[in-house]
Amino acid sequence: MTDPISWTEARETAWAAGYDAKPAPAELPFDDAAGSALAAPLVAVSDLPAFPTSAVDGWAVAGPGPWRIGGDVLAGQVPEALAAGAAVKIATGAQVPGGCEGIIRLEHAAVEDGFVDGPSAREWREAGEEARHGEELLPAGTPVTPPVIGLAAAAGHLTLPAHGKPRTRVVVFGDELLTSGVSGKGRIRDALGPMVPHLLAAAGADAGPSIGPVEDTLEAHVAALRDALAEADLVCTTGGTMVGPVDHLHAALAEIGAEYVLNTVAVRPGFPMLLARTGDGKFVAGLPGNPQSAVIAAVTVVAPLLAGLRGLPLPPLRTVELAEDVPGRGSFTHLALVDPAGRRLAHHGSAMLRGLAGAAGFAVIPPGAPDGAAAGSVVDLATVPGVSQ
Ligand SMILES: Nc1nc2c(c(=O)[nH]1)N[C@H]1C(S)=C(S)[C@@H](COP(=O)(O)OP(=O)(O)OC[C@H]3O[C@@H](n4cnc5c(N)ncnc54)[C@H](O)[C@@H]3O)O[C@H]1N2
Ligand code: MOO
Repeated sequence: MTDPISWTEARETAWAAGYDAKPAPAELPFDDAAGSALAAPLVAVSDLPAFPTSAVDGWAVAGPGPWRIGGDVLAGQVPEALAAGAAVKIATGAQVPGGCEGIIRLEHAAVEDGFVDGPSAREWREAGEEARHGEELLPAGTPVTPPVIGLAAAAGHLTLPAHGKPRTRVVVFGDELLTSGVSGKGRIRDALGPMVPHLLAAAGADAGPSIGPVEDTLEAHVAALRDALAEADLVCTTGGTMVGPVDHLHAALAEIGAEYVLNTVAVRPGFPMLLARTGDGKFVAGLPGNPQSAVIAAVTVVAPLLAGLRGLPLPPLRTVELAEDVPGRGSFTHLALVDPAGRRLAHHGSAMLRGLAGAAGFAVIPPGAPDGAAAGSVVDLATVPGVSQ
């Protein structure tokens, strides 16, 4: 086994591997572009608004009042120009007629004998007020968030130039695993098959359902890896990262000709995680079998890799103020479960999920701090994809 690389270097290495391998940008439907970054500036293909637009329900008027009522303008219609002394009823969002000099809000209008009167004002949005046709709205590199998709649609687009969603599959190893029923008699429920696809989807991937549990033989591992790689850009395996009697992952990777991008990380928990690349440029992330360690591998390696593949920067770390002392792990980074107030959680063993399920994320206690980090200190917080407390 090679020397483990530092946790910080593992994040950066996985991100850079993804960024170097990101697919060429393409014009993608919004659903596929969501979660990527704009590969070119977003430009308005019309004025915004494209025409003067009423901001209120009211009466559009021209010339001096009171005004003779002459019909309705609803949203979606192109109105005729108003003559002086005329009024038309206008809906919010409707095109303001030419010649209009003011709009009286419905609640301020007095209507009598076919005439309307009341205080009028320029209660409309001018054409081009938000953007001019051809104007750059957002620079290349902007993350494609839901508001960006809304703006793109409003500005006249049907697609966005972006890096497509990586297709991912999860392959679960372990003869001890049950996919239904309760644990007992040496068998336990598979916690990772149901969980990891949601982590991947939250990190921006197109995540198919999990495959497995795969039989604990080298042949079955190789076949499952090959099948999953045939339909995915990234395969996440769970379990089998160590060198136990039925841990076949490393041998299976050698068999398919994959090479390590990184193999083991100086972090506790999660040490035996790995990332490998196949000859045709696809990735295999090996998540350790202990469930919390698997999540740490997803946070450390998989989320940065996916960000890179989508043209996004390395996922930023947040910070948290520790409410209590947290020990270090010698020359390894310690990822310690904390709640939003910086308190450590009970049930934080690497085989457990109970603490993690209530956590804000992992406080990052750097290596080489013999006493760890003291209460009151502010440290990095690594968050889990899909968790936002
Ligand atoms: N001699 C050593 N043994 C172990 C070491 C070590 O340094 N020396 N490291 C431990 C650490 S740290 C971890 S993490 C695990 C990693 O093991 P594997 O990735 O090979 O995983 P397995 O052996 O297959 O399983 C470990 C553990 O996790 C349970 N498991 C596996 N898959 C699932 C799943 N889908 N859902 C729920 N639980 C799962 C499995 O039953 C085992 O209990 O190795 C340590 N050993
Ligand atoms: O990583 Mo094992 O990653 O400590 O449970």
